[in-house]
Amino acid sequence: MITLQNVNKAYKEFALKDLSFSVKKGFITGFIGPNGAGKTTTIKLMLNLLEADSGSIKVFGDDYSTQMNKIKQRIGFIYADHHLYGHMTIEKMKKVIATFYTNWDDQVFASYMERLELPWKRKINQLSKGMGTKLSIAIALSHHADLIILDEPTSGLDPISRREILNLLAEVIQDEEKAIFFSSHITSDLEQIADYITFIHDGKIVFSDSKETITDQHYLVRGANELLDKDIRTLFVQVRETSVGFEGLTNQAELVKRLMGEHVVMERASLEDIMVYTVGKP
Ligand SMILES: Nc1ncnc2c1ncn2[C@@H]1O[C@H](COP(=O)(O)OP(=O)(O)OP(=O)(O)O)[C@@H](O)[C@H]1O
Repeated sequence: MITLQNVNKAYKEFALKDLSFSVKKGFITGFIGPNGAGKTTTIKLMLNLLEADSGSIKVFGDDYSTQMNKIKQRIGFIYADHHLYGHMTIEKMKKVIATFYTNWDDQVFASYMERLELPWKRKINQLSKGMGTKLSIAIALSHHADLIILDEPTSGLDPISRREILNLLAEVIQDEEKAIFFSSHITSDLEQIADYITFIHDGKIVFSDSKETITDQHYLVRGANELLDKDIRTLFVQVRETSVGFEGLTNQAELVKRLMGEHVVMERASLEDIMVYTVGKP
């Protein structure tokens, strides 16, 4: 659906370096990374809201440079900039946005309005944060887009609304014809519904793989400090040592099991563990 190859983008004090990954049809890909890792910048590049310094971004096999309109029609994304429409009611805003999309579907939009309990007559700048997010999602899903890109769709939402949004996304992906890419800090959300995970840290992709592969490879390992010689340390992404022993994250679970299985305790790492240990502040 979308493939980035060796994409670079530099700001004065930050750079995305050599990003390569793809978002697959029929699946939900979660995009995780700490604050300032480059998630929003990557998403802006994917939406052609920013131009890369080098590298290639292909969407549905096409380039923005020649097929901009065709591509944009097939992408649904969160409308982050509500300010433009702040003075309008949802009803009015819908009319404006509907004109952008040849496949806009009033019925689908109305059904999301009802399901998400959004008020047609309320002005955009009078919506709560949660309502604004839900409205963005309703818009993103109402023009039969094939690729849905969401930047932090669940942040700032209460647990009930978050679950509502996750269930909605899980339903949308059922038909296997679409792809969803969404960034989040809330790793438990991604653990729940993502099929693939792309992890970015300091402008670089740490990994981009299926959730099963990632959770099969990553284990938390606990044992006595004496076990940690120079070679063993290379098996760990990061190790935290205390007077009572060490805890480390490995991304080579099989090898660790084979070499030290009898002497250590191993448990599957959560996405949060993986993120915290990889960033280096366990
Ligand atoms: N227009 C810009 N000019 C210069 N630097 C920028 C610009 N936009 C973002 N940055 C910098 O790029 C880095 C990455 O920002 P980005 O918003 O992509 O991170 P993020 O992973 O989405 O973070 P968060 O989770 O906090 O939203 C940050 O250091 C930010 O200050």
